[in-house]
Amino acid sequence: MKLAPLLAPSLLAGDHAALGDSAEVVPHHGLSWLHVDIMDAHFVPNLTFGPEVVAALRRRSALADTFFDTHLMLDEPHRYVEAFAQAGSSLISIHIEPSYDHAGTLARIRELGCQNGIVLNPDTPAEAVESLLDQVDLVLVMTVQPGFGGQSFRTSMMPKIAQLDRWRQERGLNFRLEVDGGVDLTTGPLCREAGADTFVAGTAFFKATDRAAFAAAVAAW
Ligand SMILES: O=C(CO)[C@@H](O)[C@H](O)COP(=O)(O)O
Ligand SMILES: [Fe+2]
Repeated sequence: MKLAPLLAPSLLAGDHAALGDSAEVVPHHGLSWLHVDIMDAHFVPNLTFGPEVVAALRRRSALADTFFDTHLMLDEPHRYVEAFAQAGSSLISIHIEPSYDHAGTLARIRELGCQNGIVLNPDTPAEAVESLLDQVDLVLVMTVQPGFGGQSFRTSMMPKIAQLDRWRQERGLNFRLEVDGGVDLTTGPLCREAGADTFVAGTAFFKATDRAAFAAAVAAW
């Protein structure tokens, strides 16, 4: 059964001088997921937020029920999962590319009371995460090279999404299949067609002239 489409606005495209207000746009539009991009200037050439920022957002009463989808773009994510769990993350996703104990870190994220996710860069094949699929709540396919918002979507990622969706169906698994990078009202439906159900949108959502219309369009995919 196909999971309902879910929009996860990326705070990276919000106003960094007013992050709390930007995050509150999510519940304001009746949405439940907020995507938070954590970058370390090593795994990706950019720096964003730390656990203190996540904790401060979580303390906002308007965000008490918001699902914090925390995307760790870190060389050593295993060193930070406790901090982000304590800060109030709902889901913590970690990249497959750096070397560390992936299975152990995914298990630890669940022990900490969070859902877990595994992320693949554009150049990483679906096979890299195949053996972990029965241990995850979410698989995130990057449709841009991670590090920055506002980049062009890579249509060449559609077969990878389709492969992951095929394995999900064949094996009776129920992880969410998320896409991130350049997702808008034109590219999102391509991902939906390929099998994705969870759509991160930074620029397309925050810069939309009508955010409510954007959210309604995604809900109808
Ligand atoms: O993880 C990342 C970038 O590394 C994303 O979550 C971006 O924040 C998506 O931004 P847009 O491409 O939607 O502007
Ligand atoms: Fe992201």
